[in-house]
Amino acid sequence: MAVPALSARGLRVSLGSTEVLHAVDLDLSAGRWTSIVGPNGAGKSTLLKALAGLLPQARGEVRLMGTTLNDLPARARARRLAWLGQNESVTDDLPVHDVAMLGRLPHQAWLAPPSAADHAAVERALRSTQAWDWRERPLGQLSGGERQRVLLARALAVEAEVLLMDEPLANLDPPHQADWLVVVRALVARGGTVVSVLHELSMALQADALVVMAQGRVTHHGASGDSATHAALRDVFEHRITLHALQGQWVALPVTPPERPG
Ligand SMILES: Nc1ncnc2c1ncn2[C@@H]1O[C@H](COP(=O)(O)OP(=O)(O)OP(=O)(O)O)[C@@H](O)[C@H]1O
Repeated sequence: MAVPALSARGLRVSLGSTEVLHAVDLDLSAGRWTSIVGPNGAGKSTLLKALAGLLPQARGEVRLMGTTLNDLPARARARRLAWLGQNESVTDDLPVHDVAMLGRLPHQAWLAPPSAADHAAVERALRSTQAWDWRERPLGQLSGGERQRVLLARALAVEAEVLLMDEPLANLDPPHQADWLVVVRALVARGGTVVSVLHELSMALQADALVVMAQGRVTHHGASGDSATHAALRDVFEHRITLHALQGQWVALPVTPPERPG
């Protein structure tokens, strides 16, 4: 079997005195887009952060292409694994171009100016999220959705083999959600691995595979079109969703509770 892009064994995380991720075992194939889904508080963001090596308190093992994450020097890890988190804090005064250039830091020698390759990667990334025209504007002057597209560009500029994104569609309007899909599919077509936490189930269902979570555990991992995956989804959402095939893709709709008599 091919080496998974990311794998976890016995991955546990405690926040405060509470264990919120309980011994997760997971293999995420390379060259695929996987979405992590589940109800609020299921542990999705915690799992993604632990897979990115961002939680020092995590116990268990994470491997990136077969190498234990903790054995990789920080810069090598940052070149191979890119991260787009929720509510990222970046100095608002920084121009958009410089924000995207932060994604190239793991490629640059200490105090060296950006190379031609760095500039080319930043331009590619900003153009792919339609943020190039704002390159001289300070980040703080952008709307929420525009800012999100710049932060996506920063993550893309890393040109890492694995890209982890927590709620990447936050604030994006439908056309830019569709553009995000195009970017993700292009990455995967080139052999990249994408893992996203998505609340919007209809978008998540467009991934190749879904990791379904509830109460700090993975309850199912399977192809997004499989009936077993759909059953797992309905279960974790307590049968408060229905799934429908529409124009070749799956769509999830919330079910309103029946009205109480009297
Ligand atoms: N600092 C903390 N101390 C204690 N518990 C925490 C802390 N941060 C998060 N938690 C708890 O950990 C659990 C998992 O949180 P996490 O953010 O991973 O869930 P999630 O599935 O991403 O949720 P959501 O869909 O609401 O974003 C939640 O029950 C949350 O209340």
